[in-house]
Amino acid sequence: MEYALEVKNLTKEYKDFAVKDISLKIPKGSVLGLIGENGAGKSTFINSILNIVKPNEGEISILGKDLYTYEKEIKEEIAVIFDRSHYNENLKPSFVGKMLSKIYKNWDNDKFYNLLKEFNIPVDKKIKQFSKGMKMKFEFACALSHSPKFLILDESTSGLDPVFRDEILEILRDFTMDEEHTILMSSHITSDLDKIADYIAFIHNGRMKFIKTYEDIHDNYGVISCKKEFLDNISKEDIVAYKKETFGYKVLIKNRLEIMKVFKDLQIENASIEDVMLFYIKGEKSA
Ligand SMILES: Nc1ncnc2c1ncn2[C@@H]1O[C@H](COP(=O)(O)OP(=O)(O)OP(=O)(O)O)[C@@H](O)[C@H]1O
Repeated sequence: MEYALEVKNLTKEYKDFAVKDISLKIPKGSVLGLIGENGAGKSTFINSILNIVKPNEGEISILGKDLYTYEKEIKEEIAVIFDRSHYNENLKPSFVGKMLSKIYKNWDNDKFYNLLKEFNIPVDKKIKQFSKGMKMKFEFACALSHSPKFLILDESTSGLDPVFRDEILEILRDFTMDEEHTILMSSHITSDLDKIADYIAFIHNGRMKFIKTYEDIHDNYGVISCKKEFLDNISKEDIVAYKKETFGYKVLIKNRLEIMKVFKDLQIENASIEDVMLFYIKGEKSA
């Protein structure tokens, strides 16, 4: 299998916080959603793989090339969108387009103008006069116009309304239609990841809590509401975590199919990414 990103034992230590020993691989052509609460270390991880931050340890390879040896070539092939504008806001899209055409070998001016049209972005208006959503759409137009193979998004859809986000998700889906285009996307809006992610990586307190296929989460995890007596009957290995509620317990279970075989009438809800994240962070674990 070929990978867009391979990270081995990445560690970045700050005075009061560390991202520790993170390893992950993203197969080409897939979407990896990076989740974790505020301050978990997602941006530190993303900044490390972009060489914005220097890790203390670790190996990073992007599109099959070592980051530190081939940084310039790699940066031609990737695009990054943060939750803020990259460009001087006194500039107009027409000028930014000219500037980027000189920076990127693969710049496609027709694609750029088509995307601006599709997103209703005025070509000759200063970026500072755009709404937040327009600014983000402009970022996407710039990012996609140099035909990157690997798109890295750090909370870049979080400020957008549901209609804009849906349009962007559609664009991202098209982007990964072939096996050559890959996305790493950190987002607090886990319902967006439910729509497009193939893999979910969960960072908690600077550690990788898990990396799983979306299919695994969808097929094997579930949420049940039950009384204490029922909770005691479920095998401890199948309980990921539970929360006490006013009238009983909510339990995140794995091995859903096995549990359904034993408790035939049991109602098990699908677990969303948000459920999984909240139970792992806030739930209690059986002893
Ligand atoms: N340059 C820095 N110097 C010292 N500490 C830093 C620096 N950058 C980040 N940190 C610390 O690293 C921790 C993780 O921050 P990071 O931005 O990676 O988290 P995050 O998961 O992206 O959070 P959020 O979802 O809120 O954006 C925080 O405690 C932050 O204060």
